[in-house]
Amino acid sequence: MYPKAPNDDRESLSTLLVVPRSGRGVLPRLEATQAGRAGGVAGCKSMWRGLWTLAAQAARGPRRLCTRRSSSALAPGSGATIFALSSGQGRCGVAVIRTSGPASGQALRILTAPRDLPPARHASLRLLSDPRSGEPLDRALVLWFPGPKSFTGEDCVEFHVHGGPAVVSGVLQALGSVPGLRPAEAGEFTRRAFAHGKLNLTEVEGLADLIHAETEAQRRQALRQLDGELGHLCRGWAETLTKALAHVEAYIDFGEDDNLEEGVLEQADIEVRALQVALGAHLRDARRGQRLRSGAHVVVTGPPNAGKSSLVNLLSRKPVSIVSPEPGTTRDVLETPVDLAGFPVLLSDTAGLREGVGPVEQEGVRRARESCNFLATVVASVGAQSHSDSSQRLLLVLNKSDLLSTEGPGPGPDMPPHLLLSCVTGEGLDGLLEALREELAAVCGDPSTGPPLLTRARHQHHLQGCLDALGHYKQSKDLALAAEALRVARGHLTRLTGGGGTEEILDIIFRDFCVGK
Ligand SMILES: Nc1nc2c(c(=O)[nH]1)N(C=O)[C@@H](CNc1ccc(C(=O)N[C@@H](CCC(=O)O)C(=O)O)cc1)CN2
Repeated sequence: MYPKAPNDDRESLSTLLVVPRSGRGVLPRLEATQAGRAGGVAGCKSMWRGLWTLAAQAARGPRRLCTRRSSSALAPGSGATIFALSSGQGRCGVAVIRTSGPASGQALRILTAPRDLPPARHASLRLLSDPRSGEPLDRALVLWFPGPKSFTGEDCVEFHVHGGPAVVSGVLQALGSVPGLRPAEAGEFTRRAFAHGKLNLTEVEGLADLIHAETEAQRRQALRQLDGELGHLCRGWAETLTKALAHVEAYIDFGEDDNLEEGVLEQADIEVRALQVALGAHLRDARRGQRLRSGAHVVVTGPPNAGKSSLVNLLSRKPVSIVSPEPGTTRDVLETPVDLAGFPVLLSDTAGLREGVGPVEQEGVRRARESCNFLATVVASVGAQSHSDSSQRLLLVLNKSDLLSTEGPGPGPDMPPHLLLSCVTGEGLDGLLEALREELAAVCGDPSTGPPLLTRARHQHHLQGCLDALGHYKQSKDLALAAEALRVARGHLTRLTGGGGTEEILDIIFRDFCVGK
């Protein structure tokens, strides 16, 4: 609908540039807000860290909380039963403390003595006491999940306790005193779920993304991946390759045999070709899923007094920039993280004109100025824009539309597609947000529709590796080499979902998790 911007500089344009940005966490992290909300307790974080250390000490001697992970799927001491506060730090109504491992049932019995284990997977109200002193700690809901029907696949217990720091620390210390229990490391519950086959690697990544999701679009994408869509796709592709490989191997082994059906190799070729097309389509889209994780960059530029700062303030719903009728009020680039129509965006207000706006937009601005010179012309340039990512998209916005009734008629019929906006009355804002949503979906992908996106460079690497190997298959004159190429191709798909030789990847992925997850 909107023209793409060729690389050309011009003056008199206000632009919104939507570009991907590297790094995570466009919006301020929620932890900060929660800590702040917890009554502004000074040193709140250190208080919780202190509780944690106490629990660790109760588990027989202090431990390092951030130990380097071993390179196996399970962390060191994986036979142990782990426990952690899973509901996040800070005072809250209800806190969830959970355990995973063989001593979970015993821990529950000890803390709820003299009661027996409650019925599996049902919430039961129990008095929790410290086993060392008999001191009551809390009246809490407890849940008993005998393995393998649990999140981790092991015996698990959840204590839903009152969320006061003294209750939480009391229960953590009590658990630390139970033989066989130790505090969990970051991501250790999920790591166990992975090790016991409850989640594959793409699902683990989806879970990590879901915990970090700050906008609706990020949440949708993460949930789809956690639900296994990408993993399912890869498994289907791997099965196709297994079939193709079976055909080729059958031909190698029994090629001389008259009973072997004619055309098995042709069948393998057809399957490989279809797979090449599917992989190619996904690879072409690959960056969108990654951009959605890291966020886009919207840059507002334009001539002096076009209302750039007003627009930034309107979009961010807070006074980021100083607004003044005097031209040139904004002297530096001001950046603010915003949730724009569900997409994570870093919004920049710039002092001057932005370079790289093309002749189509310039012509639009010229015509707009000719037909109604009282409107402030803003070209909203929306699109992917990094050094290697040239698809920049633009939105032409005519600001100050509140002057239309008093100052004269609007732009003529030969104006290119544009949006009218008044930053003063807010009129046209919904239309602009919808247009931005469309453009951002083009840049970051729309996780509500279409096939699952590749959300990490790791996915792209393996799909490209698979595609390259399929290229070798096609070129192989020798059937043994062709079969080997298919095995390599399948290996990439297997590793994508976490099969075989992904230990070093696990370390990287689980670093993203917090304790208790
Ligand atoms: N209280 C609580 N809420 C939570 C979690 C949790 O662990 N505890 N979750 C934790 O992340 C998420 C939910 N995810 C979960 C995933 C699987 C199982 C589970 O018990 N799975 C069993 C049984 C499945 C079934 O009954 O259908 C299994 O897979 O065998 C539990 C929670 C979000 N909410």
